Amino acid sequence: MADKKMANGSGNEVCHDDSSSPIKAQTIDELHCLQKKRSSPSTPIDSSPGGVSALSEEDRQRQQLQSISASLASLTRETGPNVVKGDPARKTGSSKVAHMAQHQLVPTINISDSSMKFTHVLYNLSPAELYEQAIRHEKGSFMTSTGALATLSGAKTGRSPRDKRVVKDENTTKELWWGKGSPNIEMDEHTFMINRERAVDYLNSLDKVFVNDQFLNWDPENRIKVRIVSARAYHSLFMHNMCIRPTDAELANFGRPDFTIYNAGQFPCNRFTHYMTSSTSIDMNLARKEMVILGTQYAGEMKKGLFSLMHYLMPKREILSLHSGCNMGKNGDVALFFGLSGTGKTTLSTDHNRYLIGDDEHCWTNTGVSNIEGGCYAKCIDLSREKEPDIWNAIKFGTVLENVVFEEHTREVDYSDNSVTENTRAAYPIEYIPNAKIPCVGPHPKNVILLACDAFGVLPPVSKLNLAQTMYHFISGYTALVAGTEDGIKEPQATFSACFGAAFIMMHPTKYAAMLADKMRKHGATGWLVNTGWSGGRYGSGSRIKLSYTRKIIDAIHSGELLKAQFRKTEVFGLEIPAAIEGVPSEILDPMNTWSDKGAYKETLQKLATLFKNNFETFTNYKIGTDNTLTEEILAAGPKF
Ligand SMILES: Nc1ncnc2c1ncn2[C@@H]1O[C@H](COP(=O)(O)OP(=O)(O)O)[C@@H](O)[C@H]1O
Ligand SMILES: C=C(OP(=O)(O)O)C(=O)O
Ligand SMILES: [Ca+2]
Ligand SMILES: [Mn+2]
Repeated sequence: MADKKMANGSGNEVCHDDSSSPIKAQTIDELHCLQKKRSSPSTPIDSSPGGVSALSEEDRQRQQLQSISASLASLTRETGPNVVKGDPARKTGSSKVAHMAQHQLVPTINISDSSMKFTHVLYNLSPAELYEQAIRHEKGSFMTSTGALATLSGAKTGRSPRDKRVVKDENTTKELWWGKGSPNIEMDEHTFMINRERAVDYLNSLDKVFVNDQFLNWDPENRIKVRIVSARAYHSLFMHNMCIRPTDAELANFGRPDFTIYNAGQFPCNRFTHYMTSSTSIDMNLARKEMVILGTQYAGEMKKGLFSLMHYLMPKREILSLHSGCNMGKNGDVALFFGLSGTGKTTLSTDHNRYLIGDDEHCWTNTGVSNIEGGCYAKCIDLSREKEPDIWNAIKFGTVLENVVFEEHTREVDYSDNSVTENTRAAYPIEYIPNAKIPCVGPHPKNVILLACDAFGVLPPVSKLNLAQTMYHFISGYTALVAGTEDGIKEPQATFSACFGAAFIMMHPTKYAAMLADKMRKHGATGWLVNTGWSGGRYGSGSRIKLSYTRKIIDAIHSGELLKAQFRKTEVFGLEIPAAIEGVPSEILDPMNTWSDKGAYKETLQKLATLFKNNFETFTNYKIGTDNTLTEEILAAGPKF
């Protein structure tokens, strides 16, 4: 080096800034080309154990684009769009671009402008690529101080259950739960096609769309292939985190998806369309194996839409789908955590002393449990490092942070700030939790924990349930919500949601209940009711049970200690409550002790019991499974007063 410098240095020459070895580029563009190593073809040809015929990498890419073009095809023009792979912002050549002739189903006679246009497909991008897309092109997307991608979900910051529609055809008329209490609001096939076309046309009108090909369910025998077509990098990264991520080899052999989501959330539905009662519509067509989203960008719609699909597909295979968290102890003892939104499934299944199988959606087969998802979706309002360290630490590069507020300069998130919404969320891959159990499967559950956040403050912090009581509370699906942050709110809002997830079940609740009873009996699982809500008075006068106490209660359930405790039956609800639990003040175990006004306690207890009774009336005419005695026992397991 030094010699060269000396040899060239003859005084009248320009100064050479050549203190390091020369690079192999003549221009800045060439230099930039050096920066990125080309991805190698994802699968070595012919090594597929699945027996897919040997394809050249080029053929495989072409088939993949054909499949995507077919997914995006208009069903009235009967042609798929011209799809090319890669970022439209990049020059051709720098990214892998595979041109493709028009996807021809019929010869095209009437050429329209739309058929002359190219749609760029950003296929299974990596988190880093999705970050760049989001930050460059999506307003409100920023990197936080810990590396998470903060973004806004737009006008909708929660799900829209009233805008859900399910196609009612000959099959689904018979198979699904319709009518009062059911989440399935009907629409006809034709209207579905109108919304589908609206979504597809919208997506095709864009310069680029994101396509994710991923899996649901860690049980290899019951794995479902899903394709998600969306317009936002936010949605693509969210689903990358929430679904199971295929390996390169699995992706190369992906083939046809079993189910496709068209997420055109930025675009509204047309309110002149039959069945539409707002600008939002989330439409499920089981026969076509498709879901269409219009008028909401809340990413949870996709996650919970797929959950609804699993609530249809799995019971048909005699597999029970569960709206529950799930973890496993060092000795292989599995616990399920059922509960409605905000009751503690994610918080309590994420336990530093146990293996996390999943935080929200599971299946229970003849061999054990499996997680449906590949990620977790944690609430982050008031999140603290001390109380929930594993969730806190999972909020790093790759994690999607929805609707949080952060400091403009440092980008530090203020988790106490609810200015955008109370429902701030973090979506991260399950392996971001240090003791995640991968693959996310486990043996049969030993404990079934029903979580209720009782804002009336009358349910005990924990009670042991017999099978009939477990079924009664499972079918009731109770929680109480505090109506929000508005002032003047005096009454907690009781919510009953069958199977702790009525918004997602597709068949009648008794179908799932019968399966749960059967499995619990067969495998000797114990049921527990845990109140993660109020104590010492209702919302407004009492306070929420300390998370540290709830964790001690859960520890005692897991260890088997609680099963050995002395129990006493409560009035009205007839719940078995323990006399003592290590680490928990004994006086709080009977809620009556914590109320200073005993009259008010009894009145509130009565009131809640009445709400339970009224709610259960819908189910009194149904039989649970084939067992008449169980049905009678369940009916008798409710409150008595
Ligand atoms: N005693 C408690 N038990 C469980 N969660 C609690 C408790 N007290 C406060 N919380 C808070 O309640 C929320 C529970 O939400 P989460 O676990 O995400 O519910 P889910 O997963 O069932 O929707 C968390 O924000 C948690 O910090
Ligand atoms: C994402 C959801 O799940 P959870 O609140 O149960 O975590 C939801 O219900 O929209
Ligand atoms: Ca939920
Ligand atoms: Mn959750």
